[in-house]
Amino acid sequence: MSLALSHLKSHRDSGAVTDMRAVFSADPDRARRYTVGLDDLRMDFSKCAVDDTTLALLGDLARAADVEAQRDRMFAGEAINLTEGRAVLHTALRAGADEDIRVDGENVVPQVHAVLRAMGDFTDGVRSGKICGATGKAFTDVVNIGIGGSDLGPVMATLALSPCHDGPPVHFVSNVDGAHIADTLAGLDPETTLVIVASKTFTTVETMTNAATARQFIVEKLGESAVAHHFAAVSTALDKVAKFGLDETRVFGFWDWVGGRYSLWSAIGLPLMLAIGRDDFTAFLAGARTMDQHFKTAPLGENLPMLLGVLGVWHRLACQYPSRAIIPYEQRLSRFPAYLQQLDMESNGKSVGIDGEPLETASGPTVWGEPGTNGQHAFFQLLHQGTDVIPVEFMIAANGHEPQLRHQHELLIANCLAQSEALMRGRTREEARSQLIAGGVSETEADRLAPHKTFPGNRPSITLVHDQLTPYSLGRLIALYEHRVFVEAQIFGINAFDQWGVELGKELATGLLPVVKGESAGEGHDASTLMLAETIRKMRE
Ligand SMILES: O=P(O)(O)OC[C@H]1O[C@H](O)[C@H](O)[C@@H](O)[C@@H]1O
Repeated sequence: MSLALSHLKSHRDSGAVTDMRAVFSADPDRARRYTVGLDDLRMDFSKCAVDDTTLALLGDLARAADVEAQRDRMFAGEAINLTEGRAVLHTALRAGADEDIRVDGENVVPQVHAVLRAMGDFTDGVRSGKICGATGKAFTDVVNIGIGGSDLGPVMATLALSPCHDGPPVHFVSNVDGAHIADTLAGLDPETTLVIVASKTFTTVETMTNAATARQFIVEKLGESAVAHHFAAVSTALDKVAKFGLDETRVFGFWDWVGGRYSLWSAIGLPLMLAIGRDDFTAFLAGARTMDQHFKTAPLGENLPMLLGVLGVWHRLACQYPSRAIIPYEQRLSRFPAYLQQLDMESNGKSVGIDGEPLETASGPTVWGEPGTNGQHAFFQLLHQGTDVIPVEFMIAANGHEPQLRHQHELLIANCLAQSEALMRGRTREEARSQLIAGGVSETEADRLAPHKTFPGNRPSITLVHDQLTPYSLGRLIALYEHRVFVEAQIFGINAFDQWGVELGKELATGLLPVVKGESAGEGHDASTLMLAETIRKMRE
């Protein structure tokens, strides 16, 4: 364990804040001092059990992990993804056209903007009806077929920005479960359906299988020649796409220096662009670019991703909390927690350090969540009174998109603020008892019930507030979380940009398919797996 981390741990064990109510009373300026901002975005972390010493020690930890230098290496296009020998340049996808970012000596920004222009032209064509189906009818629906990074980002952002939709409805199919594509295609007409096959590698079995099903859907009604009209593809593996038989104007590339879970800004964002239009997509990129600039230049104590990262590390390494909850008070961000699960857990769910040695400390926490207020009526019981402490990250916009429902938005805001206050304040047993007595309950009954109505409090949360959910603010929010994951990874000492942990299951599934089909006895597989396969096979006879 590094010296900086052991200092942080001893501070947690002996010197850190334990009574949040007391620190708020002692320092009337606490909320202001522990809030940082960027444009209209505010991050209030004053309800975390930290003080100036904690922040100084977290700064030491970040410096000891060389986070700022690593950040600069990432932005400069160095091959910091060491296990795959690749640069990590999702930031180049939202760079201004005049920037110069080099990979192996070549400026990648012109290629990025060329693809953005091609996407924009295609989007304009589809939305205007100039680009149409094989029978000359305009597209009324878009189906994006992809999974993981080729699905979660576009799904999340398309839903988040529904007030900006002025293009055709976009549907998303990811699961290899035939139910997903069957239900999606059920209401659609092949003549007016555009299918995007999105896969970085163009080998992912779910996507290739669903693409074949969609192809059949088109070909059955319109014939083989319709494929070129009704399909587009997004990939880094242009050679593999070529086999699909598409016109090159329908193929949008990206590059191996874009990780799947960081690819929403690339051509993987095509379904989003089709839904919201190229201008709003440009604003979305601009929001991320603003966060990039901030992350690159703001001093550590004012830098949102740095602070969000070190607070995450504080909760994980010093406080040893196993998970964190992401609770957007914004129904349209309902897929944001799922998106962050891939971004965060696929990046930082590692137990081997960058040097190949087992980690001595924990790495990324479990990330989960649901929108508020829904979560309040489900799992918040555990957040308030459960035996585990789970830090919460709340998100709320000052303004909704339904001015006619002002009161509902005010209720939403009040609930968001109330939950973080309740987690922090708690309710002592004495307060619970007095309230019961004031409500007319006998003293004996109050004594019996008070423990159940007591809240421990001192449960940490961070609240992110912004003006409104727009393409710009969504881009900024996502980039904040991308960089936070980066900061944490540097301190954990891991490579955030590979994902070898998803491979073994894929390999075994390939081997088990013939067993499921009854074509192989499945030598080498364990008895439990074989028995399950056999049981299922019999049920299918
Ligand atoms: O875009 P694709 O190559 O089809 O990959 C889709 C997903 O598959 C893999 O399992 C990876 O774990 C993800 O990082 C990736 O986003």
